[in-house]
Amino acid sequence: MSSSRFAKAGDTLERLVENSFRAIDDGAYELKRSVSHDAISVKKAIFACKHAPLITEVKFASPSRGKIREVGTPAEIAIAMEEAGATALSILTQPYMFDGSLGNLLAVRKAVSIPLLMKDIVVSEVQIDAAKQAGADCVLLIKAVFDRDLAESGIEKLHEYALRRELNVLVEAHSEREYADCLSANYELVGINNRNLADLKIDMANTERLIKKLGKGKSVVISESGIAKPADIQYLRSAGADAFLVGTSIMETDDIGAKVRELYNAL
Ligand SMILES: O=C(O)c1ccccc1NCC(=O)[C@H](O)[C@H](O)COP(=O)(O)O
Repeated sequence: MSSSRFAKAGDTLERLVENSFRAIDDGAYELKRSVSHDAISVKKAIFACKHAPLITEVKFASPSRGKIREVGTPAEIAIAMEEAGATALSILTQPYMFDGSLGNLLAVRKAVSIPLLMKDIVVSEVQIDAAKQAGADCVLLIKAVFDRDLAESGIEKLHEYALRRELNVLVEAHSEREYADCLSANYELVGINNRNLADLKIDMANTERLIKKLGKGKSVVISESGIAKPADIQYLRSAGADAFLVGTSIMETDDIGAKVRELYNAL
């Protein structure tokens, strides 16, 4: 895409959405290879976990931190995470600002057998098709993207499309309004992001506030972002979170396996 989709420069979310459309236009989701993989239930994997259910993230860079890690291939890191007890993995596939790729997802799929979340700013069916082709089990839909009408179609259309492709869907909320809508829609997997995507600030009490006010309905609730130590996991579990999505604090350590084990044994 040669010019901005948005009238002004836009905030972080608009820039992320812009990058997704750019990646689609650049052919980043056109895979030459594909894998045949029957999606595993993320919900079942979470409830089968004996300690802290962790979705650990393979994330080499981010808008909030810049470059996070230089060492290790995605497959090596994923194997260390799986061996240390991770319930599922989140693989960044957004090429701009996160240094991710579909190639990373494909490489990890061949290396591990636990469920994989394609972590991207999904705005189009094209990305969902690519997730399936690359062996993902789950895709992410960020509620704010759809509430602000930034995607190619509405959330229900993309949610249905992903379910028809036999993928799990994690719907991410940050505000009370977004979370309330997720509960009303009865989404199976709901993420509460502790990071505000408008200013990138972390507030871990967001998970506690939303669950205390609105409960969890029938959803499995995953607390996301800013989690760094066992006490964070213990606090978020006491607040009601069923599982925990952790990226930066693991990716920035020398010993990935030791860090995942430390968090896994928090419960
Ligand atoms: O991580 C960022 O800076 C970021 C900025 C804008 C949109 C999304 C972003 N991250 C995606 C995530 O949801 C996190 O990678 C995930 O929750 C893990 O967070 P953390 O443990 O804080 O790396």
